[in-house]
Amino acid sequence: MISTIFRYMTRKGKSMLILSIISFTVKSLLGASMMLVILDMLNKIIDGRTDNLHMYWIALAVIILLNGLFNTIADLAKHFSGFEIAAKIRTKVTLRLKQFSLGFYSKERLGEISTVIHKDVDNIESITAHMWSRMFSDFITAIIIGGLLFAINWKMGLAMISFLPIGLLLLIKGIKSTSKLEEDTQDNLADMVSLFVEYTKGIPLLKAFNESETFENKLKDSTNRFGESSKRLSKSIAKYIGKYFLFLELSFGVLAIVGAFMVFYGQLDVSNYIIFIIFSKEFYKPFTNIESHWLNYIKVKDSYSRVMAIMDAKVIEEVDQPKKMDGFDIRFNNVYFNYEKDEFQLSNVNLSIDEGNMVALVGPSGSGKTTITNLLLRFWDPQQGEIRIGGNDTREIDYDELLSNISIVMQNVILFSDSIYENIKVGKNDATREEIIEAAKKAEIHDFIKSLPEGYGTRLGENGVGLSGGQKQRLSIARAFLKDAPIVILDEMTSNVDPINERKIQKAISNLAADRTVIVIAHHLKTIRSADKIVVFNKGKIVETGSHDELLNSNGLYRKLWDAQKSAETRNLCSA
Ligand SMILES: Nc1ncnc2c1ncn2[C@@H]1O[C@H](COP(=O)(O)OP(=O)(O)OP(=O)(O)O)[C@@H](O)[C@H]1O
Repeated sequence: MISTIFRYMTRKGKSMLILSIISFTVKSLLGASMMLVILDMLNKIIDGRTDNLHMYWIALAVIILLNGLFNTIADLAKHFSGFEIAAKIRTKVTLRLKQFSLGFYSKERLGEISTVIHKDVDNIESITAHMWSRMFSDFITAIIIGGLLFAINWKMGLAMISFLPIGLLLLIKGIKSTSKLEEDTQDNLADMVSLFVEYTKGIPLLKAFNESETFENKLKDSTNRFGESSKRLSKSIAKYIGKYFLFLELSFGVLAIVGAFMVFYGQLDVSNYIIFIIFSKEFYKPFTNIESHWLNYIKVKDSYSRVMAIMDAKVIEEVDQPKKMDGFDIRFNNVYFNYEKDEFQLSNVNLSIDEGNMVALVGPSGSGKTTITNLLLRFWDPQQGEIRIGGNDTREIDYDELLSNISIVMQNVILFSDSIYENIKVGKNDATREEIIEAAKKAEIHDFIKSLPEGYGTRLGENGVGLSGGQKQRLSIARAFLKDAPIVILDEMTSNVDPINERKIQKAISNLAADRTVIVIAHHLKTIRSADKIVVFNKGKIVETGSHDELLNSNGLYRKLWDAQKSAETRNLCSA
């Protein structure tokens, strides 16, 4: 973990971390040398030699000044290295996110990504900045001081570390045996957090169905589970840490007793005995701080593995020599595909869409219509077969270029809590006001926007709260006009909208479809009667292809779907 994080640091960040470790080490050694100066001064005073005492004052003043100086340098350098690593990891994660296919973004992953950006990077930053510099400098200081103490008297040195190896072995055992408890605690925490998020999102629904209590009970159970596993983990850590400290104290006890005997038998003079007693504390410091290092390690280990899961996940591979897109006819050749965790299989799909044509994909729910568009956008790649646009395999086209040539009008329009103007501008970052208004006019939404008191400046709530489904879709069509891509994927709305909205949407869509290659995922068959080609899917296979009239005459699945929709409409009219 340390070496990976170190690899992610810029050269400046690494130098700053090393500078902070060196400065903290110098500061600790200065502290130790101050003790030596004081001891020497005391020896002199006890011996009655009080001449040149001012040299000690000067030495102490210099040490104090240097101490302050190195403390400041160490502090600044550690913060700098922490900010560096946080900024570097955040940038790397963000750049990486762009390279993933949509298959990566499952519901759980989205929660995980926001935890990584918000919490995990902060954890790694604070560990790098605050723990590592101290931890490394403490250990370096301990090695230097330990070496000096061994040089003064090796027997006392051995006494100082007498029980330390047993303590350390016990600690290692503790770290190993608590790792399962750590995992449980982290899993329970993750469950609890996602339940809370689900709860807050679903409050209106839960209230409507009078289900709040059931969910609250689930939350209570989850909170209790987390509390219990945290307690078990803390108990286990406390057990091992308690024993570990006992062995550390025993080492010090042995040092004090052995030293006293050696002084008694004249093998050690008193001042060296005092040096051992005082400086052994400095030597033990990194070992006594191990408890907080362990707890920090637990905290950062999980954060680190989440960051690494993103860094190591498979991305859409960049092509060395990407092909240019100069034609926009689409061909699916012998395509087979299945989602990782689903039985659904798209089998042997052969589909051709000529440039400038409108093709409608129809079929029962779950038959694979959306999957076709997911593959075209390379949100996933097929396991077998190929998809070509303008004669080029989509995998050989630069991904940014591929996406810039396709507009998507989804039925679940994603809108941001921002003005209507900014929401349309998503279609083209550098669009002028005139272009935005023009796009809104073509999408048949301009008049509605103008009728609002704040016009284009009207702020939308999260996901377009305040707009009807039809208005949201027209806003999304405006984005597509602005983007002006030659290929358009249109996911028709499943819910019925009022006739005026319906007419406006149809007009906006036929404006958009002119001179473009359009794939419509159709739910209302009457809207796609004029499509150049209708492709009927069933259970992941193409079962029929043709024009509306051809398909009606062939009396297949399309005819069944058509008749079913017709009779549903008649029923609705009668009941109205
Ligand atoms: N991200 C995914 N991961 C796993 N399975 C998925 C995923 N997306 C879709 N599926 C499954 O693939 C199958 C085909 O789904 P698809 O969305 O392509 O159907 P569809 O014809 O567009 O349906 P609908 O008309 O209801 O939108 C379904 O069984 C669905 O559960």
